[in-house]
Amino acid sequence: MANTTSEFDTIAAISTPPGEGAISIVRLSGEQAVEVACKVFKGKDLHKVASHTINYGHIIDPKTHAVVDEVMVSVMLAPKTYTREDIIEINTHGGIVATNHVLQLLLSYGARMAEPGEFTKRAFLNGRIDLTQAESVMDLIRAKTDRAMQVAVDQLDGSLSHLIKGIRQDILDALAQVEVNIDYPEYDDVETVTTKMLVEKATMVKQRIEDLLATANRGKVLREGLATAIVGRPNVGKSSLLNHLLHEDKAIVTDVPGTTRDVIEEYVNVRDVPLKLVDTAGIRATEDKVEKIGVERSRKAITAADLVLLVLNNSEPLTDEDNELLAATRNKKRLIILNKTDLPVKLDDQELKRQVAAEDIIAISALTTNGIDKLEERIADLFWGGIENSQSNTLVTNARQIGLLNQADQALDDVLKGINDGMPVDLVQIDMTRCWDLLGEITGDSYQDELLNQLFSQFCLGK
Ligand SMILES: Nc1nc2c(c(=O)[nH]1)N(C=O)[C@@H](CNc1ccc(C(=O)N[C@@H](CCC(=O)O)C(=O)O)cc1)CN2
Ligand SMILES: Nc1nc2c(ncn2[C@@H]2O[C@H](COP(=O)(O)OP(=O)(O)OP(=O)(O)O)[C@@H](O)[C@H]2O)c(=O)[nH]1
Ligand SMILES: [Mg+2]
Repeated sequence: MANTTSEFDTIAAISTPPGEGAISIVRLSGEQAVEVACKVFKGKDLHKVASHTINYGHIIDPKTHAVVDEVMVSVMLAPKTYTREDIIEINTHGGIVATNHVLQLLLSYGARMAEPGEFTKRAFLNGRIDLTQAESVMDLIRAKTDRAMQVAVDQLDGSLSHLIKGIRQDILDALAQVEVNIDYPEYDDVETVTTKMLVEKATMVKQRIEDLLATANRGKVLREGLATAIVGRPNVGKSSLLNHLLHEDKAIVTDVPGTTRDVIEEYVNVRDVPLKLVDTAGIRATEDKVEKIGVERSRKAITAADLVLLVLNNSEPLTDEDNELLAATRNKKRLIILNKTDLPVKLDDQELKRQVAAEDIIAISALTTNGIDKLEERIADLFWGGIENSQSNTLVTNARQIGLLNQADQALDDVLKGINDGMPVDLVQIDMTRCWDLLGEITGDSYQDELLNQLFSQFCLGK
C-alpha cells in the first residue's frame, strides 16, 4: 500500500475494544466524514440534520443493497468536537462481523484507516489539547487505581500545562527585561543590575522546576507500583503477612522454617497505593543449596525495594540475624513489623527502640489479623503524606516530561554557572532561552514530527 497518508484524509476506526460487546462504535473524522457516512447510511439525510444529534437508521452495502446493521449515528460538526473536525460515530450492534463490515464499507467509500492515536493526534494538531493532555489520555486509559486515574484526569484538564506555561512566562519576562536593560540603560552599571535580576529569576524558576521533579518519584510509583520487600528470618510470618495484604492465600504458609524458597511477586492496592509486594525466603546462614539461592535473591530484593517490611517475631528474643537485617535496612525506607503479638512477648522492645524510631514499629498478629489495618494506614501515610494536603494535585508521571524537566533544570545550572563565571550576558541568554525551549517541548509548543509519531503510536487504535 502506498504510504501517502495525510492529515487531511478522513480517517476511520473502530473505537471500542475488539471483540463482542453490547454496542460498538465506528468513528470517522475529517472533512469528508458526513459525505462518506451518507454513502452507506439509510435514514435521515445526515447533511441536513443538526450538529450533535444522534440518528436512527441502517447501514446498507451500496453494491448488494444488503442491510449490514441497524445503527444509531451521531453527527458532530467542527469545531466543537474531539478532533475539531467533523465527526461521525456509528453505533452498531456490538457484533464483530457487522462492525468490521461497517468499517470496511467506510474504507471503500472514501475514508482511510486511522493510525493508532490519530484522533487524539488531530486534537493536538488542531490546538484543542496540548501534548501533556494528549499523554494524559493514554495514562487515563491505563490507570490501574482510582488515584492514578485522578492524576491523569487532572492533567487532562491542563493542570500541568498551566504550571509549565506560568514558568515559561517568567523566563520570557526575564529575557525581555534583559533586552530592556541593554537597550535603555537607566543605570550606569547595566551589567550588574541585569545579572542580579537573572540570578534571582533563574533561581526562582529552578525551584519551581525542582518542585515538579520532586513529584516524579510518586508518579513513577503510581504507574509501576511501590516495590515493597517483605523480609525477615525464617518462620516469622512473612508469607502470612503477604497473604493478608493480598486478601488471598497466595504464598504457602507452614510451621517449617524455610517454607518459602523463591521470591514471590504480587501486585496489590493498599489504600490506593499500588504495591509490588515481594515475599522472600527467610534470611539465615544456610547450607541448603536451594534455600541459599533464595536467600541471595532476598538480599537483592532489599536492594531493589522502595519500601522494606522487616518482620520480627515478637514471641522470641532478637537474634543475630534480626540485628543483621536491622542494620542492612537502616538506610532504607522501612517499617518494622512485630508479628505474633498474640503469643507471650519475648522480644526486648527497649533494645529494638534503640535502633528504630517508635512510629516505624508496628505490632501485628498475622494469625488474628490484629494491627494489619494500622499497617495499611501507615503505608498509605508514608506514600500520600504531604501531597494529599498540598495545594496542587499535579504529579509528573511521564518519562518524556521528566526527561525534559531534568534538561531544563540543567540549562538553569548553566545559566547560574555562566553568571558566576562572569560570562557575557548574551551567552547567558542562550542558556535561558534553551530552558524556555525545553519546557515548550513538554507542552508541545515546539515539537518534531518524529516525536509525535513515536508518542501517538503507543495509543489504542481508534483513540
Ligand atoms: N461517543 C464518544 N464518547 C467519548 C468520546 C468520543 O469521542 N465519543 N471521547 C473521546 O475519546 C471521550 C470524551 N472526550 C471528548 C472531549 C472533547 C470533546 C469535544 O467535543 N470538545 C469540544 C466541545 C466541547 C463542548 O461541547 O463544550 C471542544 O473542546 O471544543 C468530545 C469528547 C470519552 N467519551
Ligand atoms: N501465633 C502466631 N503464629 C503465626 C503468626 N503469623 C504466622 N504464624 C505462623 O508461623 C508459621 C510461619 O509462617 P510463614 O508465614 O510461613 O512464615 P515465613 O516467614 O514466610 O517463613 P519462611 O517462608 O519459612 O521464611 C506458620 O505456622 C504460621 O501459621 C502470628 O501472628 N501468630
Ligand atoms: Mg514464607
